[in-house]
Amino acid sequence: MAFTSKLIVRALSTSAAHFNSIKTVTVIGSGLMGSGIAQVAAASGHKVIVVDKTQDIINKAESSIKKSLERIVKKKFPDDTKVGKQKYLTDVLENLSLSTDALAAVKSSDLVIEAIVENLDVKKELFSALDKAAPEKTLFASNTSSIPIKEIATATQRKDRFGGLHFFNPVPLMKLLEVIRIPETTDATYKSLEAFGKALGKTTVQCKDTPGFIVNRLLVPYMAEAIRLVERGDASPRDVDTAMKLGAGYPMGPFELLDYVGLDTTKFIIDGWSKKEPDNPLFQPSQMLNKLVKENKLGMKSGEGFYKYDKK
Ligand SMILES: CCCCCCCC(=O)CC(=O)SCCNC(=O)CCNC(=O)[C@H](O)C(C)(C)COP(=O)(O)OP(=O)(O)OC[C@H]1O[C@@H](n2cnc3c(N)ncnc32)[C@H](O)[C@@H]1OP(=O)(O)O
Ligand SMILES: NC(=O)C1=CN([C@@H]2O[C@H](COP(=O)(O)OP(=O)(O)OC[C@H]3O[C@@H](n4cnc5c(N)ncnc54)[C@H](O)[C@@H]3O)[C@@H](O)[C@H]2O)C=CC1
Repeated sequence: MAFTSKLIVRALSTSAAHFNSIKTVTVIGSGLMGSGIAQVAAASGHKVIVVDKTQDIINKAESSIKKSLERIVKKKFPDDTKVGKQKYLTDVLENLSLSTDALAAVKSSDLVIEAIVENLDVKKELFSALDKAAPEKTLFASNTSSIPIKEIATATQRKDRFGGLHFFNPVPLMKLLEVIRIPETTDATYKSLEAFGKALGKTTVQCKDTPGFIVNRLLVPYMAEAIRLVERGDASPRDVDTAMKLGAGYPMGPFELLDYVGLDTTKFIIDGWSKKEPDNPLFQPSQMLNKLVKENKLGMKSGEGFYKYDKK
């Protein structure tokens, strides 16, 4: 009897330990999304390690986080002295550390958020290695835009502690977070991920592990249709953008948004979905997109996509 109740107490304390207990976070991938996620997690008081493949990439991420923080302090402390602004910056940056060693970084983390390239094999390889290195209590989440969470989770032995945390670009400004559960995700894990999202100041919505979740399931066909319209020669990217901003009230036109999210990521998504549903006319690969990606015109991040950008 005593043995059974000890077991029950242990089971309860394990799930309670998972609920709302996220204080330390490792973010893997320090590109557009990873740097934004790391920034908002650090700004909301979490201790964050952000990891990428090389020191050079990590240094670039650090400087883009600093730039974004500078824009935020301007708004947050409009009348404040330099001292208040400096303290905010110092506090956030103190919560952030940088690393190129993912396996060491996850050892002290309550939560690992993966934000690397949108490729199932690469994500699985990473999670398989992390699964062996991370403590048992550590929750895993992917920020994938389009890959089923259940397929990524197969690389681990912790499907019960696995979910999706889908952020939006730019992470410091976009208020939504989609929290995804797979059948194996426990309630404690789900609640913990949701509570983490709220602690970041995001509004969370729940969605099953369905292709594109909510936002991308609607957004990707819209963006792809905009490209098809231009491919047919019916209108220019500039006019489509003007039309959707002034005629439909969108903050960015589809081509501005495509350049903003990255044409390589968009291509990965469309190619992946068209492979799964080759007859779905909404997911047909685009020659125009393929050509731009082949030429390394990936959008704002490479200096050119549908439009040209000044490299800063
Ligand atoms: C085929 C499809 C493939 C999908 C691919 C996968 C994608 C996904 O999985 C999910 C996604 O993320 S989808 C993309 C979602 N994002 C959007 O739709 C963004 C749309 N754009 C906007 O909301 C605004 O233009 C936006 C909020 C960006 C900027 O606002 P404004 O237009 O008013 O422009 P600004 O005047 O430049 O900015 C307003 C204030 O915000 C500050 N700011 C901008 N960027 C910042 C950043 N990164 N960090 C910190 N602060 C920032 C800016 O300084 C400005 O401040 P104030 O001047 O003080 O007002
Ligand atoms: N771009 C967007 O607007 C959004 C993208 N996403 C998703 O977020 C993920 C990342 O996308 P982005 O940040 O746009 O890509 P990105 O290309 O800007 O950054 C990816 C980063 O991951 C790094 N990386 C790749 N393999 C790695 C590994 N094994 N270990 C450590 N780092 C590695 C790369 O060096 C790069 O810095 C993708 O799954 C994408 O679908 C989700 C929401 C919005």
